[in-house]
Amino acid sequence: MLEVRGLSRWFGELRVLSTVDLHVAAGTATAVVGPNGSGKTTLLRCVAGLDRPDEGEVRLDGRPVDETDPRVRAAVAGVLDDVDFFPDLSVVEHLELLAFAHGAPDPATVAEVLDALGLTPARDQLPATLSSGQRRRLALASCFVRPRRLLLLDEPEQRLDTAGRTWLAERLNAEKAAGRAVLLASHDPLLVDTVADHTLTL
Ligand SMILES: Nc1ncnc2c1ncn2[C@@H]1O[C@H](COP(=O)(O)OP(=O)(O)OP(=O)(O)O)[C@@H](O)[C@H]1O
Repeated sequence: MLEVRGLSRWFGELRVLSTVDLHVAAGTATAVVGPNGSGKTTLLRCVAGLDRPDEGEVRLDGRPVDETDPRVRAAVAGVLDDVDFFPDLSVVEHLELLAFAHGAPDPATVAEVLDALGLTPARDQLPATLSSGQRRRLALASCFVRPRRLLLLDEPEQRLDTAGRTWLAERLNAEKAAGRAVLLASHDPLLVDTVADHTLTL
């Protein structure tokens, strides 16, 4: 499904990524691991089309990834940077808006995801009133209320408590079982062990 070939990225004199090759098939997960500053976020941003590699290519279903392509936007769900929320929309309104925007306005799915992420008690709160872990949960929830074939997650375990991390591992394995592909960057060896079929070390 996802193919990365010979991807390199420089920032000035600093070569962050050097001819990276990567393949993520449907129903599998690949974890990108490595120390702080090794290029994990840069790689995921290039895959998402948010940054351009200096060399190499990223293909989804055989076509070059272009973030503005509606097929790419429909297929790829992700949490990459710190997510900006609309200040005046509640938790449930965010998820309903996102589901609606992607043509999947199913209240049962929104309710199920809220419940699974423990956000039901906070469903009517505005983002500014959420804890950092709840904001992270809302960002993750955004991926699961919309259609998706590839999940791109940059350190999805960040700020999650133990129960949240357990949920995340189970959810990602369920995504794989449903035939979806997962590319995640992570510093959590347990999450990587539980979910990843392949590991790329930068
Ligand atoms: N826009 C940019 N301009 C200049 N340098 C950058 C830019 N983005 C990233 N870098 C540099 O590229 C390197 C890789 O950064 P990146 O964020 O990809 O690392 P990472 O592996 O995700 O790190 P972490 O584990 O800390 O999240 C770092 O040295 C960083 O300073």
